[in-house]
Amino acid sequence: MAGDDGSILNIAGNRGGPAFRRRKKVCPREGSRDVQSQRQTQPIEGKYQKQQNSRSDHSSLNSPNQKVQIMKRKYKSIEKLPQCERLPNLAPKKRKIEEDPVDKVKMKEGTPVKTSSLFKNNPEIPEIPRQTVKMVKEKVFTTNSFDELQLHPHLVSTLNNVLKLSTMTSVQKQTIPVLLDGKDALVQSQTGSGKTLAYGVPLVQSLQSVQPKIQRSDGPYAVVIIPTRELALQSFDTIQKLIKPFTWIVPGVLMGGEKRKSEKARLRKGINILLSTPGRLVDHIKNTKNICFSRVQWLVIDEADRLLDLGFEKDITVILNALNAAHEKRQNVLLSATLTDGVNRLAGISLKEPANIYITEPRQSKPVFTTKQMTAKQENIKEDLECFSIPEQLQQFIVIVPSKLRLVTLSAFILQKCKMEKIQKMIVFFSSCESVEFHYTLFTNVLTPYSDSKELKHLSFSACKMQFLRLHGNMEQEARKQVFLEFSQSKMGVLLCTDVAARGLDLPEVTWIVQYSAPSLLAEYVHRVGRTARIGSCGNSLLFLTPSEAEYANVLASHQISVSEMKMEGILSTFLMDRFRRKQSGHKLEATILQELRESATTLQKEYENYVHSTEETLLQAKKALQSFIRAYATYPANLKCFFHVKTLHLGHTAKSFGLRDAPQNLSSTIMANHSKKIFRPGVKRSGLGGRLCGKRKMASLLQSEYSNGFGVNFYKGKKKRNTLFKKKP
Ligand SMILES: Nc1ncnc2c1ncn2[C@@H]1O[C@H](COP(=O)(O)OP(=O)(O)OP(=O)(O)O)[C@@H](O)[C@H]1O
Repeated sequence: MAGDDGSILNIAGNRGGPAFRRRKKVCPREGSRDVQSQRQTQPIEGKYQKQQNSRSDHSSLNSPNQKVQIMKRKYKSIEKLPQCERLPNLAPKKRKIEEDPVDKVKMKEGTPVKTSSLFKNNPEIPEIPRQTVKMVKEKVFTTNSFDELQLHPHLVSTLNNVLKLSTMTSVQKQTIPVLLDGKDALVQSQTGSGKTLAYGVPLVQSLQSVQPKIQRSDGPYAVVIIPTRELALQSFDTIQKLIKPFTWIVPGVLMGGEKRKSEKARLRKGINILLSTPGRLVDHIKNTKNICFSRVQWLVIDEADRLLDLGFEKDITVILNALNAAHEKRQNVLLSATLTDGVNRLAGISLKEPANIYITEPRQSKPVFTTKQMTAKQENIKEDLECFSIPEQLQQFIVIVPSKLRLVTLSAFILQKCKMEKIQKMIVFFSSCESVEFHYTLFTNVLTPYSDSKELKHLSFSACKMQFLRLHGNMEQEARKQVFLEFSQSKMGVLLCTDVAARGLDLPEVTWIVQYSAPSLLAEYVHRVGRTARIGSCGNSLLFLTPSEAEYANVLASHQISVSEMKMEGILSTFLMDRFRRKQSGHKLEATILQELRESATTLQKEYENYVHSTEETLLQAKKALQSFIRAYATYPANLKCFFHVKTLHLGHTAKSFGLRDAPQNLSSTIMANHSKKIFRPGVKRSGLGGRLCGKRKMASLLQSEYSNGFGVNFYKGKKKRNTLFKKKP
């Protein structure tokens, strides 16, 4: 396999020479200790040992020598390549991973399990120069109260007494008067700055004053388009509270995942403020006779950047056309945390002489690139040098972790924050639904019991149970709703999710955002970290990068996003917290401490591997998660491929981070076969299609509706090739 133990593995390892020499100074007998530590930890394997075995992808060969020769030949051709992280043998083969017969052959009872060392043959962790970055600033709060506006007294008392708000945020102070004046507006303000009320307050103020009074049967007076179901529910909740004193106005929400029939019935009865995800609204426009827009006075397009990233431009066009056909005169508002070309173009077609409300200070300094290597890469990313406003009170970190160590490092981080520092609420972002499911199963079955086990008895972990939740687009709507509510209301816990939770969701008191996979767009980074440090409170974020991705930190800096580096060893030291604390006063980690740390990390990794290999089902789940991870990795946009290229992934090392002892056979061929297909990533433009978002239908079956809005895979089947309004301007 493309792993790293035994003679086979040293072939790959030779390429990383200096790094390992340097590391060996810290722990002189690394190799021998590793073997020893594996022997020492052998007994714990009994826990999941239903089918333990000696696993090698070349078990069909006659002798070990033969295997080595074959592997040497195989590696010869790629030996000259610079990185030691590489996908071996990507020649397409047609077999699916589920049918891998080798796994079955290898399952022999009682043979000791041989796995590669976690700490050997990893690529060097590069130094990231600390850059001084001047963050884009945005003042969140003002001292102005809602009483200063000419609002209905009941509306003011609802704001003060029900929502417990007295002063306005900056975006509210600037937007509400403009909208009360009847103007259109394009509003840009950072995440968690109170944009929902910035349009909600003037909307309710305006509708409550309509004479004669609005009647339910009049149908919609306001249409609010929102990208995701959770966000639709959240905004609906806010509007419902605001509208409470004005009982004659009826708000309602339409979204994917709900029964169409009952929605039709509600539409027939009448909804005056209609909040909807775009796909579902288009569905009703086309199929529901009794939806009438002739009285619509307001159109709000919330999270406009997200709507475009998800490829909803065609749906928005359909909605705009339907509204214009029924009644042209209305007030339009477009809100976004980031201002992209797409958002400006959407503003161009949906707003009339709008007031531009930008809360973020304009960019002040030029992009910073320091390392030599950046010169070439700079070329690739210069097209997209917009700056983002990130809450000042958000502390951002990166950690550089070799692929093999990702899983244990993430686990150590979760243990550190959620077991040792008690009240912590964390969101961990993964790149696919399968990855979320896999890690959820793994953590609930291994990490939770492990954190309470005698293995970690010496640690001063708190008695509280770690609670894991998961949220992704493959879940049923009802389950999604429940998880959203549960996590919103809980004081602590870890939510594992895809980007379905990245934007707009107001999940209170989140203390840590972990990006286990880097986002494909910088705007996505901003939205993910925007789930913490909301509305003036503090928060932290951590981005995992592998050594080959490390220079992505410079890209963040060039967009005035300031990150500090956290050391992997520091995170792993969680495993020895008590002992480590005592030694902390010294200048260096002593070799013995470092060795203990490695042994503890190896123990946990083995627990994971034993669990993964305990049944066919868990093994398959891990393989699917690995496969979907690599597929998602293959879809980074061209301008980021210099940091995230699928060919720089070492399959064996990456497999290890999914608890797999070996790289699954035929996985690479399956991936490469699929790689040639178009895969959707939000906001990623593909060549040959006029720069528009594409591949959505294929993505639906490949990444399985990670960003689904409730229509499921079949929804896209009948759709024709899209035309788009937002063709890239020459
Ligand atoms: N004037 C205010 N004072 C204090 N808190 C407020 C105020 N206005 C809104 N909030 C609270 O701030 C939080 C974030 O608001 P909201 O979700 O509208 O932000 P947002 O700008 O839309 O964020 P995102 O861009 O991430 O969607 C909510 O919990 C809301 O109750």
